[in-house]
Amino acid sequence: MNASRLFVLIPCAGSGSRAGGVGPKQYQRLAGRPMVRHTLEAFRALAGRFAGIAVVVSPHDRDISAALPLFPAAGEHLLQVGGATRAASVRNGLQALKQAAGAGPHDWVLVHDAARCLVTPTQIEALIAACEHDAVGGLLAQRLADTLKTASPDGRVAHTLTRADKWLAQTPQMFRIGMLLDALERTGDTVTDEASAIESVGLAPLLVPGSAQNFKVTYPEDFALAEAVLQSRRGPSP
Ligand SMILES: Nc1ccn([C@@H]2O[C@H](COP(=O)(O)OP(=O)(O)OP(=O)(O)O)[C@@H](O)[C@H]2O)c(=O)n1
Ligand SMILES: C[C@](O)(CO)[C@H](O)COP(=O)(O)O
Repeated sequence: MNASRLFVLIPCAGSGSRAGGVGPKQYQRLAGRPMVRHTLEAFRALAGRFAGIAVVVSPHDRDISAALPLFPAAGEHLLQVGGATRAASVRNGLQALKQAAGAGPHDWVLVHDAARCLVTPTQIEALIAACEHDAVGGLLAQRLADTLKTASPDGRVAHTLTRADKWLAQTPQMFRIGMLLDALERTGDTVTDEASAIESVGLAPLLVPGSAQNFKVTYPEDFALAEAVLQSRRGPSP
């Protein structure tokens, strides 16, 4: 049997309603480039590892060609099949990836949010190394640095939870394409990440330590933080 291949799927079909701003957040500029270009470049830096890199956009998207002028290059795919939820965009994207790139059920896919534009090639490599011989697959995730509370309806603290066993789920999340598609078809739009779909069929994804810098740009204040991190990675000007 052929060795399993690795594919990348970047859901990029959200509207960014919590971020405010004009247009979807993944096209807003950070450190001189649209956000999704930073995201794509982290995977392009490892292009030799991947059999294909796909970006899922809305069928109504009018911004992607300006944001990624040289996309799709060889081995890259633009999938205009985004849905009403992230789960639908990933599900539709995986189906389209099978058609467009001949991805098979035993191949792996790394699903990564366009809005997590600070992911690094080193973090992606760490996830692959941890998961490629695992029976289930896994995700980058981060331990909690803060004390965790539950709230009552009146806005007061109900309980303080033990945080030692809690993790924040990040992306990429890496699973076999067939297993993930089956799980997502069962869960429909109820899940907010791939790991939840896999968990719902009784499997336990591997938690692979990520980085606090791999945060999802979600709220207006996240843009300045993302910009600062990206600028700091460029180093001092000559
Ligand atoms: N229908 C959707 C919704 C989200 N996404 C993508 O999934 C990632 C994570 O979603 P999130 O940060 O929640 O983005 P939005 O849905 O755009 O944000 P909001 O919930 O604030 O509207 C983003 O890269 C987003 O573009 C997608 O492909 N299709
Ligand atoms: C996939 C994800 O980024 C993991 O934390 C997150 O669940 C996306 O959630 P959202 O509801 O699309 O913000």
